[in-house]
Amino acid sequence: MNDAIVASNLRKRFISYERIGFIRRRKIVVEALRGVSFRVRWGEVYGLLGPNGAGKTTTVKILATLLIPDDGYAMIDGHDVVKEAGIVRGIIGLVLYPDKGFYSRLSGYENLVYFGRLYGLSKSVAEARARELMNLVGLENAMNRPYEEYSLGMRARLAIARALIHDPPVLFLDEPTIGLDPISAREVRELVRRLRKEGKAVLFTSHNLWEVEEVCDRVGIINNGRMIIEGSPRDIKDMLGLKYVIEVEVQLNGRVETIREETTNPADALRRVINDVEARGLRISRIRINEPSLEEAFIRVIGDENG
Ligand SMILES: Nc1ncnc2c1ncn2[C@@H]1O[C@H](COP(=O)(O)OP(=O)(O)OP(=O)(O)O)[C@@H](O)[C@H]1O
Repeated sequence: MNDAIVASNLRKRFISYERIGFIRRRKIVVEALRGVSFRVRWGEVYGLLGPNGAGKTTTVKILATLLIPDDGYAMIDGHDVVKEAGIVRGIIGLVLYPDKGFYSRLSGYENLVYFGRLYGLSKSVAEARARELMNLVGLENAMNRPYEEYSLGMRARLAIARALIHDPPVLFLDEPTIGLDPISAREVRELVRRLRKEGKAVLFTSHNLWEVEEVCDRVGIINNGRMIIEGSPRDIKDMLGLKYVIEVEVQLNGRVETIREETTNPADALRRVINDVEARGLRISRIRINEPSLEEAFIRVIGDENG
């Protein structure tokens, strides 16, 4: 079985012009991608992380056939994104930020029917699918309101609904929860989990590392167009040797005392602390284990690279 997404040594350079005076401009070359590789399996949510300008959106655009790489290749379900762009477009759904392309006077529902027709669905199938998706993303009460009246959160949900209109097995979500309130963002995360359960592959970008940790099975951190580290959030923390903090509160002469230990192996450390405490005949009132966050891993990786 093919992997859902394969990116192999992708390179992309942009030529841009910088103003150096009132009229004069200087040509600059931006190395957006300098050889990015990764794979996403079916039923997996993969988080692509990196600081501003790292190359995340450029990668997503190449995978979604919107940009052609200068070098390297990418495959979606075994189809080359350049040579078989037409096939690839049929099997992917894309949410890009900021979202474009909706018709402001049409209702959310009418917009979805329109896009369904563009994907070749018959009128009745497109209408049924639009209704189903409006329900799925929680817009059933705003079906017939014009898009221009939609709030940011409603627009973000409609963008996800549009990406799902042809039921694609592969989804690219570029910052799908940006600007959403916590409840809407949680609904989007739940939707992503549901899609994973259906066996779809989801490539997810977000600057909210807590959210990435919640929803992604594996993450890749890119910086200056290069993949720096890849793995499950747990693996990445282990690779970087980030420490867990164990705090055990004990009762000592009517007072509360906290024993604190930093460790890369919380299970062993906790067992040792509990054995010590029990050997001293003390009573434990509370145990707390603080896991290092993906944010700490990110700062460590990017700080080391850029600092
Ligand atoms: N059309 C373009 N012309 C010139 N430079 C570009 C173009 N598109 C992207 N770049 C540059 O390529 C680099 C990578 O940009 P990209 O949008 O992929 O970053 P990103 O990781 O998605 O950043 P962000 O988190 O800010 O969205 C940046 O230096 C950006 O300025």
